[in-house]
Amino acid sequence: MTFLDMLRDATARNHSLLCVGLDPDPAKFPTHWRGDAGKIFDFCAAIVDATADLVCAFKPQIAYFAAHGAEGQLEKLMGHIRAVAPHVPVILDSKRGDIGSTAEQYAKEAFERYGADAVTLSPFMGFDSVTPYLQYEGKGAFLLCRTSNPGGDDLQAQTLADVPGQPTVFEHVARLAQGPWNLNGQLGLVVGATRPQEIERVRAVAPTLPLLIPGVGAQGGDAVATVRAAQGGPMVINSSRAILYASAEADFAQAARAAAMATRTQLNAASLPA
Ligand SMILES: O=C(O)c1cc(=O)[nH]c(=O)n1[C@@H]1O[C@H](COP(=O)(O)O)[C@@H](O)[C@H]1O
Repeated sequence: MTFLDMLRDATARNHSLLCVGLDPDPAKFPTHWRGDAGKIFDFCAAIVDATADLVCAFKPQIAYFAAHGAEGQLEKLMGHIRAVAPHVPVILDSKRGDIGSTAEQYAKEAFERYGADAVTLSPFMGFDSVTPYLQYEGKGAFLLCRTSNPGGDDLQAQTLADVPGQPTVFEHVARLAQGPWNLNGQLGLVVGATRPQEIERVRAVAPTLPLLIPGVGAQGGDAVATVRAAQGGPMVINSSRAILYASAEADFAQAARAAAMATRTQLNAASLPA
């Protein structure tokens, strides 16, 4: 089953556009585990168990594991997700981008070591930095396009005077991903929920691509405006901290479930015709 098939299936089965981001920060763990990096797997597994029927995807952020030497716990977590939620695709958020020979190693890490269904990539180094990921049949690759952070303006909003139509950098990335770079239909785009008008622009340029949209919840993105802007094609709307740390007490998993449920409801309500 391809990443896109899995995404379609999980979206329909769980009636959800919500992706729960797994960004485990031991400093924010519930009181009994606070500061203990040895509990990264236990914390994430509890979140997965509490939300698996509410999501269309999970997105572990690799830095939150690697920073603590917890890659083994990430491997164990990938196995756990497969066991308890085999129908839910996993997007490994690694934002890689390097020359082809090195990208081959990163692709192997994501798809063979961790068994991810999709990855996030920086397109900054160009097409040959993306192609090694496309060798893995059916796997997804989301290219950073219009990111949620304030510094996203520094490069992505610049105009490319020499490209026909003089698009912005992010429009150009969207155009390449929708067209010539999308050899086998594996590409998607990352666009921040903090910029609904630009999501609309990206959707116009890339009508069929899946959009991974972080920035609702802790970053304050407007969930309703986001869903409306992305409509017409597949979307995966990520929230991490607002769900993971809904409670700092022993009831953190129940609180995460309640927060995920509320966000799913909000997103579904927004996806009704305006
Ligand atoms: O690629 C991403 O997932 C990403 C792109 C982007 O533009 N902005 C962004 O916040 N992210 C990631 O999405 C998650 C957002 O987390 P919260 O702000 O806690 O919901 C983090 O894991 C970020 O690394």
